[in-house]
Amino acid sequence: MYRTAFLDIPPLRRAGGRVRLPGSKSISNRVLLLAALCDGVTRIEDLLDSDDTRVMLDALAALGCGLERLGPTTVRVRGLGGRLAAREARLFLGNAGTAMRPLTAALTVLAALQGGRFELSGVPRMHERPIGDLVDALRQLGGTIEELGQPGYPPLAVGSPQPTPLRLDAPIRVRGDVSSQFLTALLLALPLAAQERPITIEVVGELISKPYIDITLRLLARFGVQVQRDGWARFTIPAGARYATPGTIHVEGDASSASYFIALGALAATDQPVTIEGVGLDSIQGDIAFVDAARAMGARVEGEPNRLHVWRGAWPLRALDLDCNAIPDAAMTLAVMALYANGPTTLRHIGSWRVKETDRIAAMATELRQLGARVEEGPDWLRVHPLGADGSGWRAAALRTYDDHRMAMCGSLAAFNPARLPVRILDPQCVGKTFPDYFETLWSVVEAEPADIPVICIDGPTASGKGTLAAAVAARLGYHVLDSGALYRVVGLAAERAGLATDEAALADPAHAERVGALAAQLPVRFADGRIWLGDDDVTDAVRSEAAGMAASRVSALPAVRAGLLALQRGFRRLPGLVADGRDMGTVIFPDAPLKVFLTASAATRAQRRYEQLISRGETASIDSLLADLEARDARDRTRAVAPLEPAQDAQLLDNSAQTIDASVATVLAWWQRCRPFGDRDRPTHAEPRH
Ligand SMILES: Nc1ncnc2c1ncn2[C@@H]1O[C@H](COP(=O)(O)OP(=O)(O)O)[C@@H](O)[C@H]1O
Ligand SMILES: Nc1ccn([C@H]2C[C@H](O)[C@@H](COP(=O)(O)OP(=O)(O)O)O2)c(=O)n1
Repeated sequence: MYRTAFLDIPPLRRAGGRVRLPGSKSISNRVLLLAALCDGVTRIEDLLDSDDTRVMLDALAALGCGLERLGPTTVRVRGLGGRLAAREARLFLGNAGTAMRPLTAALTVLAALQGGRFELSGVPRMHERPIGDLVDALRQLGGTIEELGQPGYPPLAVGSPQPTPLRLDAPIRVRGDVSSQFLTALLLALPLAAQERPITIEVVGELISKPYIDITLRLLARFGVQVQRDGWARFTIPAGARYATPGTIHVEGDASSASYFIALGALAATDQPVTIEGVGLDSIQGDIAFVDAARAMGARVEGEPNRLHVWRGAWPLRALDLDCNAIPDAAMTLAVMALYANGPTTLRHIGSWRVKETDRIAAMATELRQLGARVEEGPDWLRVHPLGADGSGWRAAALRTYDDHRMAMCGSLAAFNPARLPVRILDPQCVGKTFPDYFETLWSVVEAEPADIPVICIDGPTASGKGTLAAAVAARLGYHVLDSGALYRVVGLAAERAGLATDEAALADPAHAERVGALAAQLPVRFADGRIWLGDDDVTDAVRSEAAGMAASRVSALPAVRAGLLALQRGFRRLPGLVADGRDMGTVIFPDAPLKVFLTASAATRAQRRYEQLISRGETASIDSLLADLEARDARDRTRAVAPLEPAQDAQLLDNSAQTIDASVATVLAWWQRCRPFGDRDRPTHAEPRH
């Protein structure tokens, strides 16, 4: 997951390949609660591992439920069997509506039956998301609920130490036209109170997002409770209802998350399809109906059980006028696809967007306008006018995400713009709510022109701080790192291990030099988790010695070695970008890099830094000999015939002799910001720290 302040997505060209979706958020949190309420042990497979499921798991643990993680996406839950194990708890539920609403209902009912008091709170946005209709329904029922902040909003305290009677004889009325989660919450909670008599729930107003209620009913059935449904207005839980574990339950891939990859296929899979594993056309999730909408816009979609294949069909996409009531979450993806359509697209009946993670109608309109689009909005609709298929009208934008995962994922789809502009996603870690590895998954199925993938080159003499600066800049941008010096060090080591001497006299023999060059061209080197591997050997420490540095400097003067490592180095230019450090990154390897830094410091400063570095590693060193070695290495690197150490003509010079590491990083990031086309709209919008 990217925890950077922003993530720049280079312009993308093609899509194709296979993705596996994380588990559905809606199913995961319902199944977790059902498993916690029922009798017996439930093994849940393919559970979503994200912010929203983590808060649910933490809450269930605080309630005394037995949880055992069997793997990142497998958990074993020992249910409470309808009996409260803890009579008091404070539950922090982040911004997870799928945890807040059902837990409020379940704990109100259990506390009324058995006695207990629970506080439920979340992030500030959670405290702006209405829950009053559910509170009203639970109060009708006789539940005790105190609003600790604003009336009608979390935080809430539910229950009281002593049991209180529930009124179950009259139908319980709940509004269904703001959020279907209120009804879901009652449907999940009331079987706990239906031992003796049936309980009826009546929906007031037209029920929205019906497919989500369908998921709830299907999952209730898996846990042994068959609810009778009379249209979408009346639901009856039969007398004697009792939750029972299904043993093992598997969570489907998230159909809402599938929408981004379906869109990707529709936008850019012209050759091989985008294949999505984890949901198929038989999915129980309502958002699978997004496939119909995508087809109507022109996508070619073929489905199998548990799998979808998507290609580009009509192009440009066809404009739509669609009632999106049944696919509120996935419909956001249509709003971005609309930028690539042949006319204005209108999404209707999306009033629920206003009470989601953010006001999604306002947010979507604002951000699509940033991209250059004309957007009209109403209380429950949005109209998006397309941008030019010839690239006209598109703007490079820094998109705000409002702590809303879907805004970030939708925004990424703008990177297919024909104007070949990059897109900046602010606060990309908000995808952690449902799809922590969204961007990594995106990279695995898209391609950019190599020239569009940014590279920042940091060249300079030994111990000037290149590696330190490169790593820090890359961490701030979410970019890959190429430590090219390490490759020359590995060549030196590999040569010696292969019995090829690396002293100057030996390397002066052209046949010998060719052999070292051939070895460089076939180098089985790998960088993984901060370690360097030569074949199956971890050589991280071996290549860091001063002797290995000297050997690297000697072999690096050989043209055959430099040629042998060229393709390997260029191969590091991968999405979303690269920071490369060495001697010739800007002059030879990436001459088209948009930012080149030539980093220097006085020889004395560098010798002192190297000395401190060695001493801190517990090695012995003398400043005088380090200074002599360093000057000899500089001289050789500067004077060699091929790719000598020198600043590229367009390099920015940075002497950090008197600069701290942080100051060097800030300087380079400021230079980078100036090379980027985004302006300064780069502050994340949520002020409070994330949990
Ligand atoms: N601007 C700086 N100020 C002080 N020390 C620095 C600075 N940059 C790097 N260093 C220190 O100098 C040492 C050498 O840095 P390193 O990044 O390994 O250099 P290089 O990759 O150029 O050989 C490290 O111990 C690092 O912490
Ligand atoms: N792009 C590069 C990187 C390193 N080299 C050579 C020259 C250097 O003396 C050695 C070792 O490089 P490295 O960056 O690891 O050395 P320092 O950490 O700066 O001491 O490799 C090169 O020729 N071209």
